[in-house]
Amino acid sequence: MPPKKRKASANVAGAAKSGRASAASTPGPATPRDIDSSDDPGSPDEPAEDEEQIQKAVDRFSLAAYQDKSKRGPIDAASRYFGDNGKRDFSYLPLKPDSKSRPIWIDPQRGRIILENFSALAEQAKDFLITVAEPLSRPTFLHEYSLTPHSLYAAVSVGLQPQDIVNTLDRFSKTPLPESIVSFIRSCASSYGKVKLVIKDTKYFVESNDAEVLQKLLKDPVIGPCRVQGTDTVTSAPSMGGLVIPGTSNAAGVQQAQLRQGQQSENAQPEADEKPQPENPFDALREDDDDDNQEAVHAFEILDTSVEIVQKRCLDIQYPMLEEYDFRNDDRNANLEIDLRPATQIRSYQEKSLSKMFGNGRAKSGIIVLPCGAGKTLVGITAACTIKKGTIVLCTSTMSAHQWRQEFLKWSNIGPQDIAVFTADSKQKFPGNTGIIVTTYPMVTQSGKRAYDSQKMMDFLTGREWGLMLLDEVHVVPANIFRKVSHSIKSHAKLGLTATLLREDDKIQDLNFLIGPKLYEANWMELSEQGHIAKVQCAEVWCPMTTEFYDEYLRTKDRGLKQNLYVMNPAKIQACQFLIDYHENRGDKIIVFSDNVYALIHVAKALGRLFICGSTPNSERMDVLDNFMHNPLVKTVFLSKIGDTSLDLPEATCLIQISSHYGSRRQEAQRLGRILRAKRRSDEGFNAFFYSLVSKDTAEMYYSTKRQAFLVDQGYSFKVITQLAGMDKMENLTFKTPKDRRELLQKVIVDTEAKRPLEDGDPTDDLFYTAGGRRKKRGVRRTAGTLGELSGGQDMAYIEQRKGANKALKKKPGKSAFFKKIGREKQRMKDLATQEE
Ligand SMILES: Nc1ncnc2c1ncn2[C@@H]1O[C@H](COP(=O)(O)OP(=O)(O)OP(=O)(O)O)[C@@H](O)[C@H]1O
Repeated sequence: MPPKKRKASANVAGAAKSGRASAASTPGPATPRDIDSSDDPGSPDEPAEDEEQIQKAVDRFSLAAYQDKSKRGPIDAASRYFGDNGKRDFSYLPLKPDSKSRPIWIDPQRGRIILENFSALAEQAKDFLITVAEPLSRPTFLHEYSLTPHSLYAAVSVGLQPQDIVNTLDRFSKTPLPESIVSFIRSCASSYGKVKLVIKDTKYFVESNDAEVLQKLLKDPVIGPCRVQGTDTVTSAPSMGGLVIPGTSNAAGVQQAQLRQGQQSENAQPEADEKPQPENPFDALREDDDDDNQEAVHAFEILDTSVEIVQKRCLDIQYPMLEEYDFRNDDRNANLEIDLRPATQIRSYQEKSLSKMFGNGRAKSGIIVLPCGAGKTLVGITAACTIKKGTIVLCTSTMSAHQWRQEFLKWSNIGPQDIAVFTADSKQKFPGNTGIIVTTYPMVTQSGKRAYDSQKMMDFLTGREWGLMLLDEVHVVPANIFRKVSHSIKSHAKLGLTATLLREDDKIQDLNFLIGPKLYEANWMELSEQGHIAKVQCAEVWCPMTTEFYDEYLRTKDRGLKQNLYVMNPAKIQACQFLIDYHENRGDKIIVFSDNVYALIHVAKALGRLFICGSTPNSERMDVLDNFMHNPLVKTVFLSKIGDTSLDLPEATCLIQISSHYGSRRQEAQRLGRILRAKRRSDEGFNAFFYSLVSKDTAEMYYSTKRQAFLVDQGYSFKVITQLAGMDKMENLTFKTPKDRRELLQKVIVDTEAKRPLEDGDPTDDLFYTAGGRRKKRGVRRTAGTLGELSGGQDMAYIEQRKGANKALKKKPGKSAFFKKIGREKQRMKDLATQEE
């Protein structure tokens, strides 16, 4: 963070002399007026009193000026403490006179923004920053955001103009806005949002309210020929007026409910002429924006077959196309009878996320990021209730497809016959001319020959136009799957939902353009403070390796054995036993996670608890989970990684992780998500617990730190526990004697050499898969990549691929002649068999 130093205070003092430091020198909390007031030195409509001084300052903090050392502040003895050999020392930036009441610092080189979360204006600044920048880290006092081309693309997509962004940032900033930042925003945002892809009457139109931009596109050698001749139109843009998102305080049903309440309690009755005040300067900007929508809109039609070519070309020439659906003027597609049930009221953050989607009266495609258990399903359902057209929902597993259908029936008034599920076991359609289909990614992206009824169902899905496509858990699905989905199924608007948009393998950028920009990302800590998700105490328990195990760990070169040794460390098993005992006695229900199936089975058996892993039959899984939920005697269940997602156990209040997937931040977050929805979260003083057990002085410590990065950025802090008080006095503690530990060591060595199952060999990621031969033929699998990817060394959490990919990864790029021959031979045998049939 840029430190406040001598030079800065000199500026404040100087300004105070000129009578302009009132905000800085007046005690008491700042108000929004502090920022809006005309004595804002950065505001464009202020008196030009300090212009010269500011200009000088601006000159000094442009990137070029920074590189020109003569214009840079002196590097002093302390500068080297500010990173990169003093390059991150920004104390040369002059502070605005009232900088104390302004909440943000901006790094002129990298576009990083530091927010003082303790500032009186932090709430307003956060609302704005979440729209224009990517949140990187949001712990208690200081938040870090980054301005990126994608974040600016997202900002433009919700209706902000580059000048709005510059002005508002400047208002919040403690220093005048660096020129490098101003030009970055202008250059990124000026072309973004200019071009839209709109479907009208099932025809694709390229639309812009800037005729010059459209001319430029038409002259482009790639885009020009894609235009359908004689289709150019000029219309006026629709206004936001009249659009009400159901379930919000504006929705008619809710207003009536409030009125009824008001009649009962006079205090609760809102003033008839009371006008909602804009929450902050940013809101005021957005309100103004709505007026601008009345401009003329120019458009030309393109062929369906050229959509991707045009999309790609627009991206290449820096005019990414926003997808918008003017659903209120779509008379061609039948309206769906659907609304939220009168009692359903969406929460403020759900409303905020949806207002980003429907900000200008149309449905914008994009991604909404909410923590696990925060109610993404209801956000999707409300979007469907707003658009009221045919909807297709894509989920990661059969179980969640059925859950989605249940949730639709629970929260909305959709007729049960109008919502159907398309999975391997169910191929229903809706009887009317519109409705909802819930399906899974593998069902619609499967290649190869399909069964007759599946093919018929696919023809049904691809042969019609959908109003909305809801994409659940977008982070796990590779870009090529999305490409396939959006090619085969035509939908006007796409809404991606996820809790952890973690994917630094570049595929995240593909999502940005294949689905749309990130429209909203909620703050985990805020939601937990408000009681929407559980408060969690996180701890990392350091378990010293026992002497026998550590000797072997240091001696062996076998990575597999090393891993088994730190996972099966007897001290870790003892810690697990102690924690289970402690929390069971407190009345908690506990999930113990272990990726390592060998450890899962052995530890669960050693501690006499139930377990579920990939090879557990479906009926047994259901039994175990049923007992866990309803049987007071079953307080603990051991789960392999198949329980990371798709698992709704609101009874669980404590998690213990004994082995995990290397440095996977996403797995850590998903696992934490299992207790965020704890039923008891609203109880007074309730806390859920998340323990990660790591063997001290082993590679596991490194992975553990890496895994926690995402949660730490969300504001969680991990306490380190080096000793569990009272553990050594525990009766029946396992592996207490050296003899027991030596025996365990021998067993681990022998089993590792004999290659007993170490990882969960089951290919399914669906906890509720159908056991049997057919399972192998369908579905995506969660599988490992190269070792570097696995270790999280490339910041990759999981790759979700089709089954053959794992083998392919292990192979060298070119397939050897031998394997090619075997492949050909197999194919020949298959063909022969088919002919004989
Ligand atoms: N507005 C609301 N009012 C009441 N309950 C709600 C609301 N929104 C969500 N919930 C409840 O919160 C719980 C979690 O919702 P949901 O399953 O949609 O979470 P999620 O974000 O999809 O979680 P995950 O990422 O773990 O799948 C559900 O029990 C749901 O009924």
